[in-house]
Amino acid sequence: MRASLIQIDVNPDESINSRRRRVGSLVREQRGSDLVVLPELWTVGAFAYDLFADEAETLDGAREGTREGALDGTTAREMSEAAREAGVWLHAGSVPERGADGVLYNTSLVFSPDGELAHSYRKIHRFGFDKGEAVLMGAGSQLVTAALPELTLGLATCYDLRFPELFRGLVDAGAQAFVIPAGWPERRRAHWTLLARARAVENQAYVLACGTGGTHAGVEQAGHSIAVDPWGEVLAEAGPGEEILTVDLDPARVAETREVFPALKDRVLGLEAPKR
Ligand SMILES: NC(=O)CCC(=O)C(=O)O
Repeated sequence: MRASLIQIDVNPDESINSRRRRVGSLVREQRGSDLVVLPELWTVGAFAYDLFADEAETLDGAREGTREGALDGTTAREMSEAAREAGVWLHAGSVPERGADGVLYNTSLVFSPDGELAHSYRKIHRFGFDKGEAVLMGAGSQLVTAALPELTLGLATCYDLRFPELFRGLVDAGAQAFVIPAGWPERRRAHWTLLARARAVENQAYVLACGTGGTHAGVEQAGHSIAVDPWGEVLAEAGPGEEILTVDLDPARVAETREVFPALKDRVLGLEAPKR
């Protein structure tokens, strides 16, 4: 199974419409890949908090499975078309979503090769502590897996990477590969690559972590999108700027790793708290 990670430069000197068109073309050029992955909040930039509300999209029609006018959001509509025209599974990164409850969410979208919104995932761990995304957006509460014909994906977004229990939950739900769109800052790049490899090793799963380049809202982005195999080997790693990584994934490699080194079977759950 071939996967392409499109690391996008997100700079304020390019309009959102122009970036959307440009990214649509890049997705269409990936015909021949099985899966294409985009970063977190690549239309606005993950740190451009003042754009979240204005650029928010609604997806509820799509969630309810209505076909007519189901994809209200511009990005969602354009990515649906790009997936269909390229004939690929498209993890379109995330968009600012306005839910039916009026709350904003950081929502990842997965389109099937016929352009249908097959899965969506609302980011569970919001970044910013007492500001930014953490106060502007609501938190998701639902783990999401996406069963592709070759491999089952577990979905996570950026800051989620720091929370290993989320990934264990995805493994328990059958995930063999984690897809992690991100807008990770250069300042903490060492954490990004370390944690991506750690999540692969501890869960014996592929990690496809796709970030942004450029600088937006004054935050320099790390780039360095990375694909890691279930043994923790780096299959490909990008530089700081716009770049496409293409890697081949083999479901048998997940099964083989879990069989020859069956550490996941040695998990001990429900440990007792220390005695006081
Ligand atoms: N957009 C994010 O979730 C940023 C996460 C981050 O900067 C970090 O975990 O460090």
